[in-house]
Amino acid sequence: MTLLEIENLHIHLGEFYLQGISFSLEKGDYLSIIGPTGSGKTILLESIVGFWATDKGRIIVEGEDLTHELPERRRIGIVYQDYALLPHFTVFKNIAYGLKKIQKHGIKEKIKDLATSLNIGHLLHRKPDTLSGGEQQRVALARALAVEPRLLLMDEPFSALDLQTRNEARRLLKQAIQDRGTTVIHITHDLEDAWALANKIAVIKNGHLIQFGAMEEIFHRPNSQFIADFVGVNILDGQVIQSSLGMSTVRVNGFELMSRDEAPVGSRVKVAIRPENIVVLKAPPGLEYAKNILKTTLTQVVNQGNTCLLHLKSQETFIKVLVTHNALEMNAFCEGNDAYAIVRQDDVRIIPES
Ligand SMILES: Nc1ncnc2c1ncn2[C@@H]1O[C@H](COP(=O)(O)OP(=O)(O)OP(=O)(O)O)[C@@H](O)[C@H]1O
Repeated sequence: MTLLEIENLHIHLGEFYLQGISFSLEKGDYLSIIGPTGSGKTILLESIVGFWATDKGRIIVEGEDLTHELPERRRIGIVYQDYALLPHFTVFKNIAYGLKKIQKHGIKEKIKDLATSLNIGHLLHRKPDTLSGGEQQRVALARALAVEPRLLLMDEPFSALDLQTRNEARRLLKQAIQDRGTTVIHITHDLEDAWALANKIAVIKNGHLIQFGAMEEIFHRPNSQFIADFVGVNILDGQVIQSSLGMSTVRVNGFELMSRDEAPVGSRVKVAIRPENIVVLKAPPGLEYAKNILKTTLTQVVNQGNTCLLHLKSQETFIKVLVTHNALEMNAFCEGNDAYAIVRQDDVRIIPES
């Protein structure tokens, strides 16, 4: 069932122009919006929630034209980067804030259940400034989910969280939205968020939607050089063959990569490695590097101004590595040379299959 249809949306804001945005989402879809800073991601989100008047186009939710509807009547939830919690209210009152307007009975039980599922059930009496960033983030999420929005919008909800807390927040969010079948649009700068949570992705640049589609499609068949560069993270398919004591080994096309992320043995996973986190050497590395060494061939060197992007190939695996011109010259690399790619276990990030 189609939940959201954005038809040819145009919004003028001072010098900025969001132009001709069209896409649709099915119920239960999870869309990640990515794009450079200032490209219009937040404006798009805020126009869906009803904060900006549209110059042209339509916003339709569950078949209902909401283009000119007041924000409070749209039943769309939003979670901001800074969480926007009410400082003088307890956690309970923060979560109950919007709910009280639409529900009179059973509020206490509903909030308790929701808070328990997000692991903040023990914090209901506390004020926001006594909470950690991760706890505040979950309160903001609980507040948005309490009103059972038909669409949940999130603007970089994890950006203030450290890696560990972010992983936990992703896990709880994923569970909460799966339990409710909520449709989500999530702006993120972190492609791992997109890989871990989304099934669709939209790329916005200069107020235009330049690609919209399934995750795999955008990463493996970007429709422009800009998108290819923008999503330049290496994503490899693999299977976990060992996992214990905070360390996993993933088999990827005949070689093995160790990661500090844990995942169940036997599970299919994707491994994300940022191109700038790979060290590349022409000669086999010494004993100081015992793990995560891939013998590859350098197939292409692309000059990108201050840096170079090296394309490496090992059997069926293609890896991109970002290096400085200095590093390239020191190694005297040429296309066709052997290249040993080395990556730290901390930089091999496991993304479970969703
Ligand atoms: N109220 C406003 N009036 C005029 N221009 C605005 C207004 N709000 C935002 N803009 C401009 O619109 C453009 C898009 O802003 P937006 O916040 O949507 O970008 P973004 O893609 O979310 O960026 P970031 O990733 O940095 O959060 C920017 O150039 C911004 O300066």
